Amino acid sequence: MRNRKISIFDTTLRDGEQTPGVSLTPEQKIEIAHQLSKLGVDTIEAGFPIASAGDMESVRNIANAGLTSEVCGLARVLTKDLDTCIDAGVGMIHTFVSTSDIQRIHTIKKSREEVVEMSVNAVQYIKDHGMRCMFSAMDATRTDLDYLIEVYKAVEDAGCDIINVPDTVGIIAPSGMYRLISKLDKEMNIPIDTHCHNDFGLAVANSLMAIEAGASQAQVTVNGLGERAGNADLAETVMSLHSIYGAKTNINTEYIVETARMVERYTGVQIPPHMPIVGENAFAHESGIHTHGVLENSDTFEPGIMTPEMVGHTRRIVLGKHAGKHAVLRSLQSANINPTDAQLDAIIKKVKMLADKGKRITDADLYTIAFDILGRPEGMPPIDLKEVSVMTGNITTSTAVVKALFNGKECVASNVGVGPVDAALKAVETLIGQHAKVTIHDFRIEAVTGGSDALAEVVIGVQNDKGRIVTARAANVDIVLASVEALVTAINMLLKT
Ligand SMILES: CC(=O)SCCNC(=O)CCNC(=O)[C@H](O)C(C)(C)COP(=O)(O)OP(=O)(O)OC[C@H]1O[C@@H](n2cnc3c(N)ncnc32)[C@H](O)[C@@H]1OP(=O)(O)O
Ligand SMILES: CC(C)C(=O)C(=O)O
Repeated sequence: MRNRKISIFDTTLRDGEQTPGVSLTPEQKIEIAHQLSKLGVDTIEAGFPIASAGDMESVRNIANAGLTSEVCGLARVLTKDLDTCIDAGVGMIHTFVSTSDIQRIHTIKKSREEVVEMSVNAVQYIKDHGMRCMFSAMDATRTDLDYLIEVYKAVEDAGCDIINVPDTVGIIAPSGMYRLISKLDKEMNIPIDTHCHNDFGLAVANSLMAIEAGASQAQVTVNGLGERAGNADLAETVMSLHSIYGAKTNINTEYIVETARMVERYTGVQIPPHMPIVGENAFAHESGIHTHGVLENSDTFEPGIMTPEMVGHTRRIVLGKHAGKHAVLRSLQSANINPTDAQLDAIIKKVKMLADKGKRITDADLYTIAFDILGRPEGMPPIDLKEVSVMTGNITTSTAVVKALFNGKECVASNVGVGPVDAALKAVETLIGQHAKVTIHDFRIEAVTGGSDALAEVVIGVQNDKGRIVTARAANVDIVLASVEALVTAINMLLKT
């Protein structure tokens, strides 16, 4: 595998969009397509044009966007489907048909011979139109092997450029995938691609085994989106290929996290914090023993062969009940707080007491604990918030006005946003922008209690132009005020420490 070149076929905009509940607008799809092209995927499966007028428009827009990646459309082995892909102007058509008995008998209701004939006709139709052709034997891993080889050989003879081997219901074991692809690799003269589903959590493992056995391309989706439990995740597949196997792809890995976050935003499917590579915790450390090691040399408790910089992520040290003195001291020192050994012990004791109550420890919490023990720094906090007002509604652009004293001088700022919280936070950013360069790095809101009068807790992170991030929390029954208070606390701590 070392130095072998593997192609990446991204199907986020097709199988990824088949995630139950996900539906992307043509505008979102074109933006994601541009991002995938920047990321360096070889092929973008832009959609299934016969599915809807919107998908047809998206596939056409993406095909005409002048992207570096090749653009592909999906089609059943039906002339009407193939024609929509041709009309959309894609360079490649991915045509598919069920070959397993269970799907063939119960869905398309065709004989084995009819399936071969329909497949061959579809491939010839695509080639007659001068386009690249990929053929998928849907449910290949549950298809009788001799018949599967017969179908693949028939489409190869018809001029197909590449065959795809889908594990449509995610049931094959990695060893079985290795044997299947080894066999097909011996029988076929055209390249082999795989499309693995994650029903047993084996999609990435199966894709890697297929590649070990001779496949030269893998189908993946951003954040592992797709039907049911999803498809092989792009980040996991690519980084395993690069870092573990020493294989090569065209992926610019430093855009992996940026891409994952864009897809998270547009699909509304949140990335779990512990998701490999792109999750918030993928390079975060809380346990004292780990953080001590990582502060000395990050390879002690990270893979080393994959760093956060390689994928566009950042390493974070998180304080909580498992924190040790090295991590706490480093966090304090980064805010110019230098406790004695005895003061540090007292700070750690309080941090652990708070964490034992189930609290997440923000930087502002840590500094407040430290100031209680070491004494408060001289002077007032830079921002003293006086007034917040927001106007919102269905026929009004959400608009916020904030008034505050900044270092004792009165300032007023206003801004608009997509909703009242966004408008209020932007108004504070505008106000502070007149005095310091601070941006919101992350924002989380949770209802602590239930009901329409629930107490909302906001945790916010702000970053200065040197890349230093400070987190703070606030709770209020009014989500706008909770958000503004958390932001002002974080900015005050960032400017003051
Ligand atoms: C594993 C996969 O991900 S495959 C891709 C799955 N993706 C999707 O289905 C998303 C988009 N799909 C759609 O918008 C619709 O299902 C359409 C437009 C494709 C078809 O819609 P409808 O005509 O209303 O049919 P419906 O979806 O109910 O049933 C599927 C039909 O396609 C046929 N079919 C399914 N796969 C194939 C195939 N590969 N080749 C030929 N026919 C097929 C079925 O036999 C059935 O035909 P029938 O209506 O003659 O019984
Ligand atoms: C269209 C095919 C490749 C598919 O999505 C599947 O089999 O899961």
